[in-house]
Amino acid sequence: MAIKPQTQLVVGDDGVAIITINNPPLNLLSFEVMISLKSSIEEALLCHEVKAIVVHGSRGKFSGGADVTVFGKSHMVKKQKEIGFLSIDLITDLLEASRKPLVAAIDGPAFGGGLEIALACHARIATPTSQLGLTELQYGIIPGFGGTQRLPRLVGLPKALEMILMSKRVNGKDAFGMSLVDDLAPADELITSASRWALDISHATKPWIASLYRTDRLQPLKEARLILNTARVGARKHNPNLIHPLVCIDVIEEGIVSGPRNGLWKEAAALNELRQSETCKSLIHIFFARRNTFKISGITDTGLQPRKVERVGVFGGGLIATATATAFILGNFHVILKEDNHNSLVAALAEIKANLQSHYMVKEKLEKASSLLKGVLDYDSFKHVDLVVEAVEGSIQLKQQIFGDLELYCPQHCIFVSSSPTVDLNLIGERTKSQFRIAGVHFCSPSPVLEIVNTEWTWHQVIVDLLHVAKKMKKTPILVSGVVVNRICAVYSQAAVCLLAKQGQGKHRMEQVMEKFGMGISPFRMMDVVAGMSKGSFKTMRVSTLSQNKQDAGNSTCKDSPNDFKVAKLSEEDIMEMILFPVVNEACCIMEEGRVMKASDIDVASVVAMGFPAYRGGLVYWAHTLGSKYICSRLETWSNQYGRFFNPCAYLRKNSSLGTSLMQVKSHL
Ligand SMILES: C/C=C/C(=O)SCCNC(=O)CCNC(=O)[C@H](O)C(C)(C)COP(=O)(O)OP(=O)(O)OC[C@H]1O[C@@H](n2cnc3c(N)ncnc32)[C@H](O)[C@@H]1OP(=O)(O)O
Repeated sequence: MAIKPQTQLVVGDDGVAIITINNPPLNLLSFEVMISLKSSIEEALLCHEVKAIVVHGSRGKFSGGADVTVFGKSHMVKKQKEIGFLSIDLITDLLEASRKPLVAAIDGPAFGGGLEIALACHARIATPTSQLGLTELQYGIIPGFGGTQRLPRLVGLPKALEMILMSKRVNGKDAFGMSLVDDLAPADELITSASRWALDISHATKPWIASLYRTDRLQPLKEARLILNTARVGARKHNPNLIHPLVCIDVIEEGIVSGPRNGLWKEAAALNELRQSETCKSLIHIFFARRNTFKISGITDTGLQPRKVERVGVFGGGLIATATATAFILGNFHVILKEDNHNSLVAALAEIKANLQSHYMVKEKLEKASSLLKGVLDYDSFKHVDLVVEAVEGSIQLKQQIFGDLELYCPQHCIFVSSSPTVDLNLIGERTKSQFRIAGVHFCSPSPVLEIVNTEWTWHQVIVDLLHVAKKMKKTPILVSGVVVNRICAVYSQAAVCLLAKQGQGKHRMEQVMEKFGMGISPFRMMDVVAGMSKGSFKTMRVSTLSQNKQDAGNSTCKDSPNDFKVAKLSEEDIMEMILFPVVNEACCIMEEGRVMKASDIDVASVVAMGFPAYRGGLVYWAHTLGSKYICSRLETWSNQYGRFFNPCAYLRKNSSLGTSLMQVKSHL
């Protein structure tokens, strides 16, 4: 079967060859695309009519960069020679050294390898809204198509380091401001402008610049070394467990000290090694896991399209209600907040305005945000809402009454949602005929996780709508049944509290150990967060029986166990495992109960809500790399020594004895 060419070459009457990268939707750079690009450039170079070349991406997208699914497993860059081929033979010796000028016409994304192709062209023209960035470090690798050498030479060392080390994305307008691109053009004039620029280079009316050999924007060696050393200190401080930022700085330095070609070789070798690292695999796992929270098998793949949700009713004026209203306003939804009496309504509206003010908006933005809010005492305005969030404290009877009222006053299409983690959603709608449009949402503040709670009745359309709402609010949605995020966060704290047998250095040491492991939030700080999430009390959380047992068992262990242990005597590894393995165990209970669709959803939740290091792939992925046998045996030992808190659940035991993967979940959703 013939392979479809993934770049197209068209030669215009003006003598400019337009090469289009065509690998929709994002024009990712697979090995085949690179080979096709090479042959298109070679063809253009051989063609006598061609005076200059413009490279761009089809459908307004330059290129999303290399296809990261191939790292670590593909034939693509299996051997160092092959990386050298891509970076040196193709990008440098063919593209940049071409005897006809090449100009990149950038619209949409130009990330990673995509931007690196553009950097090797002799000029770059971009649309103001295009997005540019060398984002490789977010996958545990470094720019591998010459970006470590060319970006510093184009924008200077400090800006290049900032962009590369932080995987920072800039728009075309800002890229122009920092001389990363040579000119701006609107999308519909992009190719014409780039063609004109390319011809101007060929006529020597614009400079012909090979960025690899520029030196005018590089700092003198002594100053450069100082900047690089400062960057090293910062990288060690921010991510002491990661080596790839340091490798990247070394590679940049090599180019400055020994010349860019040596830099390119060092870059190629480093990429080859880093792409096979656990860090790279874990970060790529999280990259896709985050995207997959929006994909729910049997729901989002059925052709259902999200309906418009623009007006949101919030029922209640307490802490959760005002926080919910604020979150919706920040997501640009119209919010109608209903309270029972005038004074409570005034207080709630003032609280929301204060919340908005705390987001440090400029005056106009604050005024616009405030204009999205309306307070009411009756249901009149609810006849126009698309979604209502019930956020009142009260008995199940009160909530049943509210949902009954909502059914009377709201339009047929309106979705009814409860934000209470403690309430049975099936009971709430028991007296209505609207069970199909009832769901739950838990804002796991301060994290951006939004739990969407399914019931056995909830329509798939409602889930699709709520996922879209989450996207608009820039939240990370996790479809659950019951409570998930709060449970894993709570056990993280409980485990540390259990380990805190004695006051004093124990707590501090545990915090240090967890920080060293890479946790973004200390287990003790997490206690406040969990209290906030479950609004004040651990006890009001609806947790699994097992988890409740653990809480009891854990408490008794802390207080009463004759086998009480001293934190100071434990090794750092013991402390880390004794805090995190119970959390893994809780995740296993959650999976056993079928409360999530995918193990990777817990990975995302752990990274986003618990501060679990993304470079370890998230909680379950990390556990999977350690192996359930090891985790289970450790928990069993501690369970015998210290009590039931550490008792491994049936799911973990089963995985341990069968040697099956922790990543497989049988969901009941
Ligand atoms: C040596 C060189 C190294 C490199 O080049 S490393 C890679 C550097 N590239 C990046 O960091 C870009 C990462 N991607 C993104 O940030 C976003 O995407 C975009 C902003 C480019 C586009 O966003 P949106 O239009 O919302 O599309 P979407 O839903 O994110 O992506 C569409 C499909 O493309 C997959 N995808 C995106 N980027 C990559 C990639 N770099 N490698 C492999 N797949 C990728 C997604 O997962 C998804 O897939 P599905 O449709 O199945 O959900």
